[in-house]
Amino acid sequence: MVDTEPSLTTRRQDALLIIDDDPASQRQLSQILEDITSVVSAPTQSVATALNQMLTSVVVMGSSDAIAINLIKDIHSFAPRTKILVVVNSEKDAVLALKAGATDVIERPFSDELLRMMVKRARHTAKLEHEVERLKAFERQQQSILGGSPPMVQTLRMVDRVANTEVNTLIYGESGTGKALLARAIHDRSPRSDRPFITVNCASIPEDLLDSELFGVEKGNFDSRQVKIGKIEAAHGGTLFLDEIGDMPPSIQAKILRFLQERMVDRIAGQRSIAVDVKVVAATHQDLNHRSGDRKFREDLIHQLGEVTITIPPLREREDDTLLLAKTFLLQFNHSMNRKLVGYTEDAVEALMSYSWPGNVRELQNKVQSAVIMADGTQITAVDLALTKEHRKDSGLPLNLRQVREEAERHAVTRALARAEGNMSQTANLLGVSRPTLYTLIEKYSLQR
Ligand SMILES: Nc1ncnc2c1ncn2[C@@H]1O[C@H](COP(=O)(O)OP(=O)(O)OP(=O)(O)O)[C@@H](O)[C@H]1O
Repeated sequence: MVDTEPSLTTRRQDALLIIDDDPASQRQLSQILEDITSVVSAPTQSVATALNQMLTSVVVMGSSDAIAINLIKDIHSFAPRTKILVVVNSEKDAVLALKAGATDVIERPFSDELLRMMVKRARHTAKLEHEVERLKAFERQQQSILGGSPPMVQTLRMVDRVANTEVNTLIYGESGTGKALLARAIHDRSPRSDRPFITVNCASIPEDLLDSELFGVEKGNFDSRQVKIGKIEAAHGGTLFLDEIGDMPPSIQAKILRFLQERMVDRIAGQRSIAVDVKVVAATHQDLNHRSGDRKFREDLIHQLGEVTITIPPLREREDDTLLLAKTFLLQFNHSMNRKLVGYTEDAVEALMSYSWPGNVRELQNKVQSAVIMADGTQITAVDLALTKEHRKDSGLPLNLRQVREEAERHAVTRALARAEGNMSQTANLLGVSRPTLYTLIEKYSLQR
């Protein structure tokens, strides 16, 4: 039986997909494999739809003709980790299938038991790869986003909450503040983490290409249809990250809005609408409300995308993070460049803290990288960092004397903590206060030790 409409159960569980245009062969394969797993069968022309609608780690192809061989590449471009087993009639076909990317082949006539064993092994490999991916994502999540300042802690709390819901999320932040990193973290911390995370940069793709890139295209006639799957479909089950959304052309804004409302994709020149399940995260450095006032961005799309909005504060507003990031980047570049620099001189810390970081974390990362290359001594100096005077942040000092005193106090404690590498006795000595007073100050300014 040809079953191109998988049930809800097969959409959630890992079902085996059998692709075969010959009903007798399809029946035979189903009967053999139904003993070990749930099976969905589809003819070659419905493969994209079937893959779109179900979770499948293993595909069995009942034929190795030219259409089947081409399909191997298509399946891998859509779902690269899928294991594909091909039933072949000759050694020559076996070579062609393996060259095209098949995981394994089995030659007719074959024993039922051998086919079952191959499918079990392929499923096992897929499961292990999936586990490795999950662990890598976990590792990325552990390492990637650094930040202990109160605004960043607040931001990370929102990431965790948003990750566990299906709401569309809009991330605002200046260039280099970590919007792409945050979008990835939302995916990695979500139940969708083992499914695709697909990024589309709306600013870097011309309007006509962006349309097909997002929605896909169908070409040719009924007998030989070529399908280019769009990024929205490719993100099925996972997360679609629309970066630089503020630059999305109005015609595409209208299509994206329709997609967000209906959750259906219409490929260009396609025959019908396809249901797609994606979590949408968008990011921009632009003020969308301002752009909507200028009629460059649809107001209804702002609301639709920003069911939750997260704003990442610029680095100049998170002084504590500057040193934490600078130290961590130093460790990372020490490691990757095989250097053994032990930290920052006091004038370097002063320079880091009094710079306004117009390029935010990306700029800090680049400055530390070049300082690690340039440094002659054992520590990085202000000269190694080469921060221009033009972007010193001194104009923003408050006038109110109590605020000025508090700001100076906070600044001094942060510097002393950095200089003493978090050692509390040394920090207290440097500041000329007792340890209990130091603890009070750390508490008062919510500082990281
Ligand atoms: N909190 C952070 N912890 C560690 N690394 C960070 C952090 N924030 C940003 N980075 C690093 O800074 C660089 C820039 O980050 P990212 O590309 O996410 O910024 P962005 O806001 O998307 O920038 P743009 O708007 O220019 O595309 C990346 O290398 C990223 O890994």
